[in-house]
Amino acid sequence: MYKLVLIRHGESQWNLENRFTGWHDVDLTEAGVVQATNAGKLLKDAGFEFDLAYTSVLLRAIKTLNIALEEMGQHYLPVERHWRLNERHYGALTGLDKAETAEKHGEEQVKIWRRSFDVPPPSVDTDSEHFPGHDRRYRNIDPSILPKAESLKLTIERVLPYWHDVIRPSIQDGKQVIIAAHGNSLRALVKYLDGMSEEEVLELNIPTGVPLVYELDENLQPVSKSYLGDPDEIKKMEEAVAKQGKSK
Ligand SMILES: O=C(O)[C@@H](CO)OP(=O)(O)O
Repeated sequence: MYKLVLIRHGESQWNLENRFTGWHDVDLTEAGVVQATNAGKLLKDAGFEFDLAYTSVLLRAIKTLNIALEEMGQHYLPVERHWRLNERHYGALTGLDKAETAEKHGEEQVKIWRRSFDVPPPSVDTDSEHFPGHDRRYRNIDPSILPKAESLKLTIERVLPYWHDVIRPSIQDGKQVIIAAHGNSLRALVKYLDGMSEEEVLELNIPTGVPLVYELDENLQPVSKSYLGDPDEIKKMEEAVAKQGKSK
């Protein structure tokens, strides 16, 4: 039996402002730092001793991981950061207010953009500031595979190779792993691990800064899954994420 911990970053500045974020690199809020610290406490109290950590190349996930590991006294662990764990790229919606976008285009359209399986948001052009090809951290990646907008389906297609090639072998090698990532890159992984249908994943909303613990059998099939923390509080947080796409 293996254990795997997934954690979405703590609240970010653009979560607080209710703006589509995607690959835009925002920091945690003070509340986000508190969430990351609490996640570290919960993981420590549950007795987790990690060998290896994976995260994206975005500050909010890297910082959440660092804060949680420091809280656990495990700040010395090897960390691999990879763009394939980044948030789903929100294309031309990046930076827009979610509620204002719902007022303008309707809540149904915003739900399709946020949660449908295979409808990507409108794309950015390569001359947009939100096209990753202008960012030094992606300089070694073939620009033709850098996203201009991603649906969940496209996000799954770029997250899963990293899971299969890198993370999965390390778990099967006996390493205790934690992955700190993002709402939609984690929805991609959870859909895959749980074998969720396209309809089921539509209603999956992952709260910020709450550790999600999987027990996996030898074939990495989930045996159990549970969040650490107060179930009522977590339910409220999931509902709040779902509501972000409602008009005011
Ligand atoms: O804006 C984003 O990048 C994501 C996560 O914060 O939002 P949503 O939940 O709307 O997909």
